[in-house]
Amino acid sequence: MSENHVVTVENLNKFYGKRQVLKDVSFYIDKNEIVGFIGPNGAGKSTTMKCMCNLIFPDSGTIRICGYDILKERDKALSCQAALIESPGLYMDMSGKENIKLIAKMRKVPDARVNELIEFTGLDKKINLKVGKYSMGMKQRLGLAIALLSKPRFIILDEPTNGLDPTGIIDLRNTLHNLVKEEKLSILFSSHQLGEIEKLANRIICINNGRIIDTPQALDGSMHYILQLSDAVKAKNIFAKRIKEDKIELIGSDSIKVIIDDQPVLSQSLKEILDEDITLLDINKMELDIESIYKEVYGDHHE
Ligand SMILES: Nc1ncnc2c1ncn2[C@@H]1O[C@H](COP(=O)(O)OP(=O)(O)OP(=O)(O)O)[C@@H](O)[C@H]1O
Repeated sequence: MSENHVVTVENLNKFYGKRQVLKDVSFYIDKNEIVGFIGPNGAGKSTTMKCMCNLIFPDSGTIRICGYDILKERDKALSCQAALIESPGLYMDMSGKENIKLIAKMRKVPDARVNELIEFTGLDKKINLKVGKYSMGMKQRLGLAIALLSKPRFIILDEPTNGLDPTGIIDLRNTLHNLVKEEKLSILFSSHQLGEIEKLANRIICINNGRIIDTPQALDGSMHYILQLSDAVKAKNIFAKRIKEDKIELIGSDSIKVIIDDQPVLSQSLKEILDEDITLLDINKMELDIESIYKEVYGDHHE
C-alpha cells in the first residue's frame, strides 16, 4: 500500500444469489482527494460503498481504510471513516442541535468539536428547529456535521446532490472543497450529475456491470494543455525528456498538446523552453468534457 493511500479496495467480489454484482473491483483513494464514482444505474456503486462501510459483506476481496482491514480490524477501520448513505439517519422530532448532541454524547466527542460542527452546519437559529421541518439541504448539512464529529480521515457520500436545488448543490460543493482543505480528509462520492462531478472531483472511478473500467486519461487527474510556440518540434523534444511520447502530440508547426499530471513538470519544461529562446505565444488548459467521456466509456448501452 502506498503511504498516500487512505483507502485501498482489492479484488472485491459480491454475489446476490447467483448474480455477481461486483467483479474484482479494485481501486485506491489518496490523501486529500475528492473522487467521483460514476456508472449507470445498477452498475454497483452503492454495493461497493456499502461494503466499504461494513453494511454488507463482500464474498471475497479486501478493503483497507487508513491501513486497517475492514473485516479484521473493523473498529479501527470504521473509526477513520464516516458515511452518508441514502438519507442521513436523523431524528425528525428532535432539533438539529439535539441530534448532534445525542450522537456526540454516544461517541464521546469533546464540546469544542460539537460547537465547531454546529457552526459548520450554517443553520444558525434554525439549529433549534425540529429536523422534520428542515429542507433536504439543511438535513444534509446536519448529516454531514454528524458524520464529521469524530474527525474522520475519509468520507463516503452516496449521491449527495440528490434532492438538492441548485443553490444547495453549489453550497455542498463549496463545503466539500473547504473540508478537504481544512480537515485534510478524502472523499468518495457517487453521482449521476455529470456537471457536478466535473466541478467537484479531482479524479473519477468508473464502474459498469460490476467491473471497474479503465479510467480515461482525461479523467485521471491529469490536465491537457495546448501550447502555441515559435518552434513546436523543439518544444516537443523538451517535454519528451520528462513525459512519455504518447502524451505529447504535435498539432501543426506551431502547436503541441501535452497531457501532464504533475505541475512541476509543466513549469520545468516551460522554463527550459524559454531558456532555449523559443517564444511561447499562448497556453490553454483544456476543461474536462465529462459528458462526452461518459458517452465514450458507457456508450448508450446500459447492461
Ligand atoms: N439487496 C439486493 N438484493 C439483490 N440484488 C441487489 C440488492 N442490492 C442491489 N442489488 C443489485 O445489484 C446491482 C448493483 O446495484 P447498486 O445499487 O450497487 O448499483 P448502483 O450503481 O448504486 O445503481 P444506482 O445508480 O441506480 O443507485 C443491481 O443490479 C441491483 O439490482
